[in-house]
Amino acid sequence: MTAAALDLSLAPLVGAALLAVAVLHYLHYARGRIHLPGPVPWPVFGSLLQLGEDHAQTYLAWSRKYGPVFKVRLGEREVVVVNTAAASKELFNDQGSTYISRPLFNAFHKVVSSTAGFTIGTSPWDDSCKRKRKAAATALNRPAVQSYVPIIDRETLSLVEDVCKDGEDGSQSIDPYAYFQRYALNVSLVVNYGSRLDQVGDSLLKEIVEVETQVANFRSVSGQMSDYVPLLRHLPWNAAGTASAGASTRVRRDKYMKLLLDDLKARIAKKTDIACICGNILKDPEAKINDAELSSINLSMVSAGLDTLANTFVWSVGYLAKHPEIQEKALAAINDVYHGGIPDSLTEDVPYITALHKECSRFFSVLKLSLPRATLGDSTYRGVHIPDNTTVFLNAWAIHHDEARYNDVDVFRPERFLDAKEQSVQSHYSFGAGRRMCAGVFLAERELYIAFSKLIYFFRILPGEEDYDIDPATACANPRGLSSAPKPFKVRFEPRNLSSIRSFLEEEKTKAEHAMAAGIGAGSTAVEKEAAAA
Ligand code: HEM
Repeated sequence: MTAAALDLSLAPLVGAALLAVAVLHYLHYARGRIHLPGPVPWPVFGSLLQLGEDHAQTYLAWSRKYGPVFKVRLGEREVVVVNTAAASKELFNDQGSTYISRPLFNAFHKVVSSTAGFTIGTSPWDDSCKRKRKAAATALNRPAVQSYVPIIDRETLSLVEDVCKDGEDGSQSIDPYAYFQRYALNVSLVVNYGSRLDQVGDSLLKEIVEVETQVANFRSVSGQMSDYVPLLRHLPWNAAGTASAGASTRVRRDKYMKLLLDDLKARIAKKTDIACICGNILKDPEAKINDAELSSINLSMVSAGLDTLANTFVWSVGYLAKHPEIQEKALAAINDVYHGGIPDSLTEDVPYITALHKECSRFFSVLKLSLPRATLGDSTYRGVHIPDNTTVFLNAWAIHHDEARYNDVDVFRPERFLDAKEQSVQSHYSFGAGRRMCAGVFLAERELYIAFSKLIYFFRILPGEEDYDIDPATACANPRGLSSAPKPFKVRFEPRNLSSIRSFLEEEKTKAEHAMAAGIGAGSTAVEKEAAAA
């Protein structure tokens, strides 16, 4: 027999051996480290190609098949997805010290963040992250936020003034997005840097919003297939695309972060600065926060509340415009407490407005998959071992559709949060859960409360000329983005009483000057103490 004939006769054997290796490799891959139920993965891609456009909605459908906690394989990564309030409590609260870290992803951590570092919300848990989180959480705790109310009032003044002016006293419909972006960004900028951007069309404001939206796309756990399939990173067009888009986003971001910091340092040198979180750390010789940690706190303050708050507002305003009956209930509730007067910002004493912003957060769930977590150490769920360094998604969208928790999940009903039973349980999961829950929750809720109460008190919000869809299940403009936004639409802010708006604006302008001159109060001392203690 010739060598060639021998080779040929061995070919089926070699083929069978290769096939056996491939099958064994696939079985090992499909079984993985975590033995929870879940969809059968495809080779290489796992379940990535079955997830559709809106991953959170697909996970909700899968949770009905595989149970409240299931495993999904995304390329090389196994992910545990948590879909009910009860399961969230079992893992994120009862085993809080294990469900405390954040996973690393290629596009965001290696490409976009290589210079300025990670935000707090994307930092794995270690001593440095602990210091950053403590400093931010202290600067954003309840008493600190109470001292920021004049700053929120200052932005509410601009909000009321500009929707009135640009909407020509309610005769013109406007796209509400930019107004809420400025509101959210300015509160964070004043609290952190003691400076604000005045105009809705301000070029720096536009730049920050545009770049932060791009960063959010890199951060999204549903956006970058190459985060899960390393092979894709090496395809020339993909590698070049991610590297150049990531680098340009990073360069643009570094530029305005430096500008904001340099501007504050210049004001400190001239002694014209006002009290603010970053200034207090810079001026404190005892501060235990190093430059990299300060950069991380600054990044978090600029980005964390921007898309999340603006998107919650825009969805809600679009919904309220189509539901005048909810606006009238809210106004009646305000009038019950203030007898026709302007609602106060210093106290949150209209329970219906609190219930309204909670229902908006639940119903629209802007961070549908929250921010991803990683486990620090081994844990178990119902006897199934979940190993160290497992990526975990909290599916807030699914929890908000958990009938065992909310009953009539598809109905927008603020009243559900007025129920006395509600006071003893976590209202909703839009701010996450457990030990890495949103550090800005008190500030965000205060911003929601103040803006809703003032807007509803001063205006009738009406839909624009063109009809629009505002159902969060179908109207999302960016289902693969980090924070879901509705497709653009317009509304009208029709003044209920123009002269009362004018006298409010006049009075608030005087107060606003004092607020800006004072800077932040309790938060600043809190941060100083924290930095010293850390
Ligand atoms: C409606 C507005 C907001 C929403 C829906 C929101 C939502 C979230 C969520 C879901 C997380 C992750 C929580 C988890 O893993 O369990 C988070 C983290 C965080 N948020 Fe917010 N957030 C909002 C506003 C803000 C604001 C205004 C700030 C501060 C200015 C802020 C600061 C942070 C920080 C620092 C983290 C990281 C916490 C950590 O990783 O330890 N957030 N936020």
